[in-house]
Amino acid sequence: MKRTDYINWDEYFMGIALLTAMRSKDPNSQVGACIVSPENKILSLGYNGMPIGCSDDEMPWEREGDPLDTKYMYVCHAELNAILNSAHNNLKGARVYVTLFPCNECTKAIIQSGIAEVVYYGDKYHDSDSSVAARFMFKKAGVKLTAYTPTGRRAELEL
Ligand SMILES: O=c1ccn([C@H]2C[C@H](O)[C@@H](COP(=O)(O)O)O2)c(=O)[nH]1
Ligand SMILES: [Zn+2]
Repeated sequence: MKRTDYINWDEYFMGIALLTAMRSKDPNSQVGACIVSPENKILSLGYNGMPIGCSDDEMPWEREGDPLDTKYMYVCHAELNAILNSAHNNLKGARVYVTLFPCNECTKAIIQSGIAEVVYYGDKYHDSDSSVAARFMFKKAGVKLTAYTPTGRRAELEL
């Protein structure tokens, strides 16, 4: 008889997004994105990090100060990285699992790529202008928003 306590698709893909986020060097917010086809095949992954050639050790990770000395000018967001990493895949009708609700800039990229659903875990910037604009665009574009409901299942990995 088959096992019955296997993880479901949502746990699997959000779990992979959470694991992917662990690659981020951002000291404050580690974000992961996992793009999945309608057939539940993983099309791409991404996390927030500095652009290729911009050393993680030489770029700023500060949140405040002179804008040119903060991470915000430079860091490439998880969703954008996942979309750019999927250059050879058609993302029409895909779902993206993200550990943090997308900002307005990632929202534009998600919409333009044809992704049809965003499943998000955290939403800590819900009331920011960026999140308000993101929700406005998703609604206009007909992209489905689904808040991930944690199941409480814990995954332990010995690495
Ligand atoms: O859509 C998004 C929004 C943000 N991120 C990344 C960009 C930054 O590295 C962090 C946010 O840092 P805070 O210190 O929480 O302001 O998250 C992203 O990947 N995708
Ligand atoms: Zn973003």
